[in-house]
Amino acid sequence: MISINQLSKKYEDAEDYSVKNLSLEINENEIFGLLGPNGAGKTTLISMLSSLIKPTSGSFSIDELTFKEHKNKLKKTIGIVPQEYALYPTMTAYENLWYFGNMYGLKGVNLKKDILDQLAVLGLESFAHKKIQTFSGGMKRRVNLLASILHKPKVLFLDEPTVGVDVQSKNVIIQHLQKLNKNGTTIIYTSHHLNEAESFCDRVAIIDKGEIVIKGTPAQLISNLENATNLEDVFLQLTGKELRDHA
Ligand SMILES: Nc1ncnc2c1ncn2[C@@H]1O[C@H](COP(=O)(O)OP(=O)(O)OP(=O)(O)O)[C@@H](O)[C@H]1O
Repeated sequence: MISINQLSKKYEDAEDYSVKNLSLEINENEIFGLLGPNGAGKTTLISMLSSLIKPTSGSFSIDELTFKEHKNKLKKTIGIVPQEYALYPTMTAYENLWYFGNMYGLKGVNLKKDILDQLAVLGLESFAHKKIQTFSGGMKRRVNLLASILHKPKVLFLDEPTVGVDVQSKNVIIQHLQKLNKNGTTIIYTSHHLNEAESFCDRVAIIDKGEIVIKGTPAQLISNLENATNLEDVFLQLTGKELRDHA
């Protein structure tokens, strides 16, 4: 489904590569987790795969399509849930979703019905016509997710979709993603929540300094390392305990 071949990114003003010669295959209908310390290169990788930034070298295809040759088709194939909220604060949830739906060519009564149905599924029915600036972090994250899936993408990229949200919102988001996956959506997500990733992902890759350190099912990774009882143990053993602050 997603084939990544020797992909690298070096930002213009940077000394080092943020992603280095990374190769990876992600299967159709998989939930794949990209895990790693701060600055490991997760956002950079997802941003390249969703065509937000250009790779320095290497290539990748999604559903056998490349951005070079099939830009418009690929834009409809994928959905992107960015780490920062991509919402207009002074517009209502409904107006935001209407705007994003229009961007994907959706309109009319079908879009209206879909927006209201989806808001209801994510527990936001009574907030449809309230301004985003009045929403809590968890409510914004739910609308942020909806904005990226109205066009029913086959592949969904999510950059820390549950960061900074309350437990209830996190639960609703994860359940909704599981439902989308059951209905055929391939999911690639980054997270710092290792417990969440352990139960949510079919496979994960731990990335550090732009390279894959290890990949496999959470159960494989845990059983292959001595003294590891969960994914956090694996993560700390492989990436170390020093802090990874970066500006
Ligand atoms: N626009 C940019 N220009 C220069 N360097 C950048 C830029 N964006 C990211 N970097 C650098 O690239 C490296 C990887 O950053 P990236 O944001 O991809 O990591 P990450 O794994 O997503 O981190 P986090 O978990 O903190 O979000 C870091 O060293 C970061 O400082």
